[in-house]
Amino acid sequence: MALNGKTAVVTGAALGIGRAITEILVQNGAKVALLDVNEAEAKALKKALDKQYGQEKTIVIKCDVESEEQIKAALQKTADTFGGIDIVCNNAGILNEGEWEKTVSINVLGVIKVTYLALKHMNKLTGGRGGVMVNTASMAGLGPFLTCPVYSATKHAVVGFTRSMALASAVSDYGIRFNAVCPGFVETDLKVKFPFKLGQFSHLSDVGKEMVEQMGTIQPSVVAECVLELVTDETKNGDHLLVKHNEKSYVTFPEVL
Ligand SMILES: NC(=O)C1=CN([C@@H]2O[C@H](COP(=O)(O)OP(=O)(O)OC[C@H]3O[C@@H](n4cnc5c(N)ncnc54)[C@H](O)[C@@H]3O)[C@@H](O)[C@H]2O)C=CC1
Ligand SMILES: CCCCCC(=O)/C=C/C=C\C=C\C=C\[C@@H](O)[C@@H](O)CCCC(=O)O
Repeated sequence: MALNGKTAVVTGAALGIGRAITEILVQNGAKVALLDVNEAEAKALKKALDKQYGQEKTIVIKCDVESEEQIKAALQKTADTFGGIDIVCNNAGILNEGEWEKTVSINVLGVIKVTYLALKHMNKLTGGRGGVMVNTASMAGLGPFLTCPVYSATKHAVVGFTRSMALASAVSDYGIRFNAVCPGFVETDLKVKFPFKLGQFSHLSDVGKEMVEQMGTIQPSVVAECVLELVTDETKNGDHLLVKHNEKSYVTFPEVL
């Protein structure tokens, strides 16, 4: 998929991995709707992108992925502004074991809500142009993350949802591919806040630190390059790209069904 003339929606676009995804999509010719609760940082990113690529390439829409109403309005504004939606990056997410219900609400329900509402715009069976959705899961969605059980559960949910949607879409001829990126430890605010977000597992903070020291960290731009690959490679559907400190590989899942 060439990105020129394509429209992307990125949730959690203002900072971290979402910022890097936004930047690489604009750099490669896409128009991007930046959805985030942090409107100020999203506007700051737009200001920087405007200087380099022109102000018509991006819009900022304040949107909390916990709110179906805000998602619906943001997707409609995107479609009205750019003429349709081709790409969705479900990236918004938090890590907070102390507020684990909120973590589930954003990381799981938010991904489902955005996916199902975006389907209405993208599904070829309902007048859409088809396209691709890339979800930001995690290495914690492929195995245990002992310091953050609920966060790991949310990312396992994203993996299962992505794989299932990929099959459902293919069989239903929606014309939409579904993939996920599964990073290890990435240098973002989420990582910095980690020691203060462990709730009842705060006693395991040093274990997390040791894991990072053993595994190393990744720059957001490296994750964004993987997302670009999952967006543009039209052979990828139901694929999960695992991104470690110095390597990336496609996940092979056991055949169970
Ligand atoms: N930082 C890491 O080590 C890793 C992060 N991830 C995932 O990457 C995604 C992005 O995380 P980071 O860039 O690290 O975090 P971050 O905290 O740097 O950025 C998250 C962005 O999402 C926005 N956001 C938070 N809640 C939101 C909501 N309810 N609605 C809309 N926007 C919201 C924030 O305002 C922020 O701009 C998350 O899904 C996270 O789980 C996956 C693997 C590793
Ligand atoms: C194997 C599970 C990988 C899970 C990757 C993921 O989805 C989320 C990771 C979140 C952050 C973990 C960060 C741990 C950081 C520690 O090193 C902490 O002590 C960092 C303190 C602040 C800093 O960044 O220096």
